[in-house]
Amino acid sequence: MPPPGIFGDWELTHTGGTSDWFPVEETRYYTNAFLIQNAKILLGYKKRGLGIHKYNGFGGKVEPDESTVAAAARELLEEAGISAPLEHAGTLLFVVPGNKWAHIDIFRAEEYSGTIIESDEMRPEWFDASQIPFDNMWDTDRYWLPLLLAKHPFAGRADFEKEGDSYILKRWWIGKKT
Ligand SMILES: Nc1ncnc2c1[nH]c(=O)n2[C@H]1C[C@H](O)[C@@H](COP(=O)(O)OP(=O)(O)OP(=O)(O)O)O1
Repeated sequence: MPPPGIFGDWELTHTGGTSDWFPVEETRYYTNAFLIQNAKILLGYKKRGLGIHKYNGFGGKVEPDESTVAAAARELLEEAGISAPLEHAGTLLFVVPGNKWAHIDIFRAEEYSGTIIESDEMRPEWFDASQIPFDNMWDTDRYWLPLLLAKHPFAGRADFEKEGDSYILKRWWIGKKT
């Protein structure tokens, strides 16, 4: 059965951890967008803020009165200088006690227009799909990124505890569309 906060019918692909699911907090909405082309994926090396020094997709907070897809397109342009026909790929819930729940809509695209540029937040870099730097990404990315690459809709939740500047993964659940 999916954890609290994940709705709908999903087939479990990965789960683990031993702590209880952390309790409900207010939710904040984010986006994350990935470009996939010629068996390569465009990631950004985060230069500041949450997730600094990790590779991730391009994204950020959804502004009030903004749709998630509009927010994802705006963040992709701001952080990597490009526009793309984004398709919704999955939804993730990241939970840290004492913080708002991070509800992240994940998007993918296989084409783009414009020139990829480095921004003050992200340094874009192409990776072969067989050489994704999972050891330098958020811990659960290794479980759902293969579903994104395979165009298989997914949902998941990951609960972390903050220790100093690190986020320690405590419990996770990832499922794919049945
Ligand atoms: N655990 C967790 N919490 C929140 N956000 C994330 C994670 N894991 C993630 O992968 N992410 C993603 C979601 C977003 O794409 C970014 C975080 O966005 P952030 O850089 O804080 O938002 P911006 O709106 O770009 O920030 P500022 O411009 O205000 O600095 O990480």
